[in-house]
Amino acid sequence: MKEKLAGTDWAAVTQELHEKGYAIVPGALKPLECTALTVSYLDDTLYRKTISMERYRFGAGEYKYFSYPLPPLIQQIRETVYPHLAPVANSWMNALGIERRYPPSHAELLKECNAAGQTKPTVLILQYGQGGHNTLHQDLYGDVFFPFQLVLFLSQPGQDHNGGEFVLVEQRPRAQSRPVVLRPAKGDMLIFTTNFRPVKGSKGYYRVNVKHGVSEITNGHRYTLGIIFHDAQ
Ligand SMILES: O=C(O)CCC(=O)C(=O)O
Ligand SMILES: [Fe+2]
Repeated sequence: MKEKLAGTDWAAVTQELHEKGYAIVPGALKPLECTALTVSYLDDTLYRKTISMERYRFGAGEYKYFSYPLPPLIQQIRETVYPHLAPVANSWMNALGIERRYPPSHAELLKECNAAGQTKPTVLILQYGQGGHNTLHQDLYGDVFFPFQLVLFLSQPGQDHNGGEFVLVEQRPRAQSRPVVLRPAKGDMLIFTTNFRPVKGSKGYYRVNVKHGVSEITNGHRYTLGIIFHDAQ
């Protein structure tokens, strides 16, 4: 994972984020790393809370929030990816005329979260079986939020499961919403907008709200690792 992230063309990723609000880093995790994470779903010493998605009407499936300290692989991804995204986040806030600026390191972002009373880890692992899905949502856990998050795909579509596409919906002002459907491979890392992104119009940039979700898993099992950079209240 480390070598893969160090070898990533972050300038190209930055350009894609500006153009589309999301980018895929193919093969960020090795198949064995995906398997180890999937197996660790059952190790309840790693998690602070288990959520049944049906119970909260979030969809169908289950997810678990990790406790601190995070497993080293996950901690490294959070720390390594964040500094590449903070400058993009800052230029977005600038384009939209919002004063908020994000610090250069993830440790400093967590200090800001803690000062606002957000101290619980938000990293989660999700598991869906046949009929599973995730309704459109945004992962905001308090006033402090970082405008990008990651999903690492731990299962292979067409092999481990069918269906279960990753869906982004862009809500444009005074226009109908625009869907984007993605089918990343096992090991891929998706970077996408958590809350809103700037889109250039004739009178400067305007704000487009982005939600994400997962379409129905028609058969098999689908696992994902969600890395959110801000902490929760
Ligand atoms: O399972 C997925 O692809 C989506 C997970 C998700 O909503 C998240 O990580 O925030
Ligand atoms: Fe989410």
